[in-house]
Amino acid sequence: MGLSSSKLPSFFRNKQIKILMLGLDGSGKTTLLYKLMLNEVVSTIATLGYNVETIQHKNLNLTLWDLAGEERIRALWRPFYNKCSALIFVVDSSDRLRVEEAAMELNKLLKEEELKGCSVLIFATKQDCISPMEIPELTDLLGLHEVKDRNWFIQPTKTLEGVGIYEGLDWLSTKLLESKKSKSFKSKLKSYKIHSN
Ligand SMILES: Nc1nc2c(ncn2[C@@H]2O[C@H](COP(=O)(O)OP(=O)(O)OP(=O)(O)O)[C@@H](O)[C@H]2O)c(=O)[nH]1
Ligand SMILES: [Mg+2]
Repeated sequence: MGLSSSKLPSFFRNKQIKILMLGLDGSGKTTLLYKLMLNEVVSTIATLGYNVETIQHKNLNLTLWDLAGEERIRALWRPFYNKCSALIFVVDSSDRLRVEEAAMELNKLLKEEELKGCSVLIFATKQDCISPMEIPELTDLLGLHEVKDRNWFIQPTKTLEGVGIYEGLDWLSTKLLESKKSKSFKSKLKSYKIHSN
């Protein structure tokens, strides 16, 4: 189903696309990263710094930066925002007590100048747990209906079983391709205008 690499715009071949994976501690970022990378459920401990891995999806080289979510470490996220093309925000669907905190963090990220224009994929993990929050409820609680300045998509996942992960990545890859094609078109148009003046 994927695009063959010869059909990709030239600047996409071999290009590393930086994607940040953010969310509260324990939401499931590292589990998701290694499920994608190795197709295995690894046993995790709380991340202290970050993990970074590159995967290929739809012929795109996606470099995934999984940053530690613990509260005192969240202040250190900002230096990673530079040249970020998209965000993956991970929220634990089984944790009603912390969904407000997750919404606050997501809201802060959406106000960051360096992240303006980044599409946001929200992975609602732990859908296999007992009575998880469903997607319409999570969409409300995270305030997603108010997000009008970028593309966003919320994808339910059962990471341990590998359910939902690739559907989310498919959406993100499509948005990355659309945004790069439109940037390339705008820059070609600009250079055409300069040369024709
Ligand atoms: N049942 C269930 N457990 C999950 C799922 N995803 C992750 N977990 C578990 O949640 C726990 C925390 O996962 P991590 O991936 O370490 O969380 P994290 O977001 O990287 O946490 P920090 O590194 O502290 O920021 C682990 O015990 C995982 O096995 C899921 O979809 N379902
Ligand atoms: Mg982690």
